[in-house]
Amino acid sequence: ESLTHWREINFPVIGQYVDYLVKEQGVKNIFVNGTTGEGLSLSISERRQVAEEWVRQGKNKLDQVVIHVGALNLKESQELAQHAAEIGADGIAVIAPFFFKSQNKDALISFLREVAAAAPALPFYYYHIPSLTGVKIRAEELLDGIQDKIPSFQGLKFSDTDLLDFGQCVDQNHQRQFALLFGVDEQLLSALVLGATGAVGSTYNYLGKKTNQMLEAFEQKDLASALSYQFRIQRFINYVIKLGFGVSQTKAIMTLVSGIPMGPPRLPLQKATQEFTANAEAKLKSLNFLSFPGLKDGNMEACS
Ligand SMILES: CC(=O)N[C@@H]([C@@H](O)[C@H](O)[C@H](O)CO)[C@@H](O)CC(=O)C(=O)O
Repeated sequence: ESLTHWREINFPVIGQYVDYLVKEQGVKNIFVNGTTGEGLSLSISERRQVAEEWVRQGKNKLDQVVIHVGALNLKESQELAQHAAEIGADGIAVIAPFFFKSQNKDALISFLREVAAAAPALPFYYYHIPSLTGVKIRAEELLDGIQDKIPSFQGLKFSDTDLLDFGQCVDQNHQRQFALLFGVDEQLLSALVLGATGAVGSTYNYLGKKTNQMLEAFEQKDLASALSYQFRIQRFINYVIKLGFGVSQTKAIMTLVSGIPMGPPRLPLQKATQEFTANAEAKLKSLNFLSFPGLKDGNMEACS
């Protein structure tokens, strides 16, 4: 495949994938056009079409479809927010702009407020992912008083390993009015102990049922079992991280496990190597992660 090839989006795959996630992975909440879905590598028109297809296919099958509408310019972000409302999405999420970066909390909130105002009836989530945006404003600071500025504020998608920051978000959420969704899959159990209300992550696309087992054990206060599930998940993630793990590799694993072709990533990302996929497959097999016993659904979102 040539490096300049611009792969078109394979829309029929979305319907197939909805069924797969619900039936095979026990995942009923979807976070669309985020990191895993390469939302920032799509044109605005493509982002609109992808969102429409997820909402259309998810109707009566999924509990929630949340659309990431963050962009480098406010106008496009507002357009996408408005569009999400028009098509009947269940919520919107926004990352911090990452070329010209907000220098402080107030500047960032001003940007987020303008986006939220374009779809005032939709629950609004701030997508905190400092490793990719480079915006390191702490989430606990941002949360403080945010509802006065953004009335539709619903919560955080917290994709960072700073558990002090996350814990302090939970601590100030006294009335439990916000959803605090954790996004570092290998640390989910620690975040649950601190009070995470849900999880959003890339590995739930193929380890959804395994993670549901951990959630169930945690709910039943069986910490020893929960820990054993978390360690098994960690063994896989730790292994692939050492091989070089990112969105491209996630796509290869999603294809491998689901049998649904996810296609290669877009430039500047490059396709995972066959060697990576073979090694990942062997590891999944050795951990017995390629079989799916029937289990209940959990409060998790896969990212697409
Ligand atoms: C940086 C990154 O991609 N983080 C992932 C995690 O699920 C991550 O892949 C996983 O914890 C393995 O490290 C998610 O937080 C991203 C995500 O939710 C998304 O696709 O928007």
